This record gives sequence, C-alpha cells and structure tokens, in this order.
Amino acid sequence: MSAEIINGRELADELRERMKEDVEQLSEQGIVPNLTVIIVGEDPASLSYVRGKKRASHKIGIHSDLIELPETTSHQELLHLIQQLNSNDEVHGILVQLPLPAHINEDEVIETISPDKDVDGFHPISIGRMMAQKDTFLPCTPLGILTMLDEKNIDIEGKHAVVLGRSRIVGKPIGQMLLNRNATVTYCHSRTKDLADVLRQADILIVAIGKPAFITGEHVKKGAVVIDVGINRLEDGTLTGDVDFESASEQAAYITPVPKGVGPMTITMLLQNTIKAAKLKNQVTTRS
Ligand SMILES: Nc1nc2c(c(=O)[nH]1)N[C@@H](CN(C=O)c1ccc(C(=O)N[C@@H](CCC(=O)O)C(=O)O)cc1)CN2
Repeated sequence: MSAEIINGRELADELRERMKEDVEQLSEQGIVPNLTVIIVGEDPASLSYVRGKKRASHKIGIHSDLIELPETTSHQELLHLIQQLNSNDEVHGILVQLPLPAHINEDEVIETISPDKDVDGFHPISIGRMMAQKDTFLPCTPLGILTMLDEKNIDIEGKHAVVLGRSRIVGKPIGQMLLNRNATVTYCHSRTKDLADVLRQADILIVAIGKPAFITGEHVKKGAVVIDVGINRLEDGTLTGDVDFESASEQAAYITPVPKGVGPMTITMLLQNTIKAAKLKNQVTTRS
C-alpha cells in the first residue's frame, strides 16, 4: 500500500481563496483585518516565515505590518511595544515570532498580548478556553492539522492519537485539541519508555520533534494517518521532515509531506484567526 498524500499547499490555496471573499465582504463594511507581526533578531528561517505571513496577508486583502527589531531589543522595550499595539484600535491581531532571543522572557511576552488580539492562540487565557472547549483563538499549526484531517474526512473520535513532541507551538495543543474531538491521546517525548511500541499503536501519529527522518515505516501501524510537523534544513539546503517519507508511506493510509504539508496550513490558519479577530472586534458575522 502507498499512502494518500495530504497536500497542504493545495488545501491552503483553496482556503485562502475562500478567505479572500470573506475579507472582501468585511471591506464592504469598512473593516480591513489588520495584523501586526513582530520579529526580534535576524534568524533567517524566522525572517522568511514572517515575510511569508505579510505576503500571504496582503494577497487576500488583510493589512499587515511587519516590525523587525534588532537582536539587542530589551525585554521591556518589547513589552512596551506590545502594550501600544494592544491599545491601538486599528490592530486586530498581534503575533510575536518565536523563538525569541534568550534574554527575553517568552512567557511574559505572550502574556502581555491582549487575549482579544492573540491570533497565535498561545496566551494562557486562550489555552484555558481551549481546554474548557470554549470559542477562542486556536494555535495555528494544530488548527491547520485538524483542518487537514477534516478536509480528508478522517475520523478522529475514538481513534488513538499519539503525539511525539510536547512544544508550546504544536505538541501540547494538538494533543488537547484531539482530545476535545474525542480521540484517545498519548503524548510521547524524550523520556518515554518503549517509544517504538507506543508509536506503533497510533491510528493518528503526529510528529513534531525536529529530528530529520526520526520516524520510519517500522514505527507506523498499517493504515495509520501520519502528520509530519518537522521542518529540518539539511546541510545541502534541502528541507526534510521528522518522518522518513518513503518507508512511512508504505505503511500509512494518509501522510503529509515536507515541504507542502503542514507548513502552508500554519500561515493559512493565522489569516483565519486574524479575520476572526477583526469580526470579534466589530461584532460582525459573514457568510463563512
Ligand atoms: N509566533 C509563532 N512562531 C512560530 C510559529 C507560530 O505558529 N507562531 N510556527 C513556527 C514557524 N512557522 C510560522 O511561524 C512556519 C513554519 C513553516 C512554514 C512553511 O510554510 N513551511 C514550508 C516550507 C518553507 C521553506 O521552504 O522554508 C512548508 O513546510 O512547505 C510556515 C510557517 C515557529 N515559530
């Protein structure tokens, strides 16, 4: 068996076309969704992601400002900027690109963003609301993963989902979000015993550990759904995931590639959250 590939690039393009119409409807009412993205430092990958966010926003009619701050920016300077954006009525969404330089306290930065503008869904209030299954901003990568599963009509309820990795951005929230959809969830990490045995039990396997080709076909149950969240740049410049695509796709029923898998969905869900923030601010409902 060779797995069906879930093409995140194609799905992202389709969804962005639908969002463009939504944004047009909003602009007819005088509302232009407005996203401010902040980056501190010059990490090339992060710079490329934030520029991608700005480009994708503009393409569908979202106004986006990118604030590029030097590596030497102090913690207090960053908090002050966020406070100014919180009280700027024109700004609907604020995103601080992660990771931040080591001298900046990431938790405090995230907690300073107004929960009403938290389009990344990382604020403790957003997380609490997610756990309580209330409407909130959901983190973009996990939301992108759920959207991919839903678009392929893949059942989640009652399935054993195994999440490898426990980061703030992906691992922790995707496990909770799958639990909210009635999956049975197991988290695995660097201290998990008998890891290979646990991985082989997964109906849905989410891999987000940042280790190239860590997962191979021998870890994948026949017919499983494999979601590869890894983005690893190899020495020759090529991009590869955490999953060995060839061997895993011999076992899986569905698999996401890298690139063109989960990555493009992350930015798409940011656009969706920004539109949601603009609607919430203006108490607007539109067709979608
Ligand atoms: N504040 C945040 N910081 C970070 C997040 C986040 O959601 N919020 N996620 C990641 C990085 N990320 C977005 O910020 C991101 C990563 C990858 C892609 C993407 O489209 N990848 C492409 C390949 C791109 C390439 O060639 O390099 C793909 O997989 O096809 C988009 C967004 C960490 N920080």
